[in-house]
Amino acid sequence: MATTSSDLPVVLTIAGSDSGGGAGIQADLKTFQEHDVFGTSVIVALTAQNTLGVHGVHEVPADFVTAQLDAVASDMDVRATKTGMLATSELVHTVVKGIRRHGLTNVVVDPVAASKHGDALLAPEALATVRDVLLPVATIVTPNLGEVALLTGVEVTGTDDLDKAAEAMKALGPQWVLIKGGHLPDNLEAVDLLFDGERMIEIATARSASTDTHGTGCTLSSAIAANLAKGMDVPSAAQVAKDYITGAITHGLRIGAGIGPVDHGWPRRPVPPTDDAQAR
Ligand SMILES: Nc1ncnc2c1ncn2[C@@H]1O[C@H](COP(=O)(O)OP(=O)(O)OP(=O)(O)O)[C@@H](O)[C@H]1O
Ligand SMILES: Cc1ncc(COP(=O)(O)O)c(N)n1
Repeated sequence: MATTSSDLPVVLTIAGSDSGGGAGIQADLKTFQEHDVFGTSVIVALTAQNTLGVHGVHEVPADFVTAQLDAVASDMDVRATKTGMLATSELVHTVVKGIRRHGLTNVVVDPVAASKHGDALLAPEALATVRDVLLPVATIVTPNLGEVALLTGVEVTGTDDLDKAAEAMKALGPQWVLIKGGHLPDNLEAVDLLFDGERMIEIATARSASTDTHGTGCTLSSAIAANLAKGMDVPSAAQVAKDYITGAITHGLRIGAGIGPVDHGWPRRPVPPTDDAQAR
């Protein structure tokens, strides 16, 4: 019987570990902490990773993924769940069975396929499992443009294509879709599009020149999960999360020699120098 004696909402991330601390489970738990929710985790795979790339992947056996999920969900009142790197088709099936068995709600799916350096984080044959089995249980799915192309075949080359992408993703069964336009060539704005089958809501912020963008997708989806756990509706959760990720990118941390991590703790730090001065 899941119980809680605190007002602090419990949030769960089911994802891969990033030893470099910028993406994956580590980004998710930092984001939860910054949102004042209680973070819990199910680790699906370990990566040996830093700001230069992914140097190794070690998957967790499916029965131990189930053991972690059952341990958390049988004891705690999980208010929102986020999924990230799920590695293989077997592990996607395992996670969806767990979500269904425990009746988890507010499920935010970040359909992670590859790292910013192009390292595979999902086996190619698992794409169909994500599409057919995971997306139908999603409250909201948050694909980047590469993931949209892999899952739907729709190629987005400009903001005008975002609505076509949102419609194609919605047809796969999630309640809401947030298409992330971070990889668009627009130099002025970072435009995302939220869609529930009726409402198309554009969420845009000024584009930062910072190159510290490792973990942007993980951080955005975790922030949405934290906001849903606090009781926000999906449009509010997405808008507030967008403001958080924009601040985290703009502040940057300049850690490591490659694509640096975003600054999860930015709300506690002074405003950095102008964006142009930040660009490396
Ligand atoms: N340079 C930038 N300035 C401001 N916002 C950005 C920038 N780059 C990305 N974003 C925003 O960050 C969020 C994540 O988008 P992005 O497209 O980078 O996701 P992603 O590729 O899935 O991330 P990841 O590679 O970490 O999984 C979106 O809200 C996007 O608009
Ligand atoms: C464990 C894990 N999960 C997700 C990402 C995606 O993040 P990014 O695309 O910023 O490298 C990653 N690199 N590692």
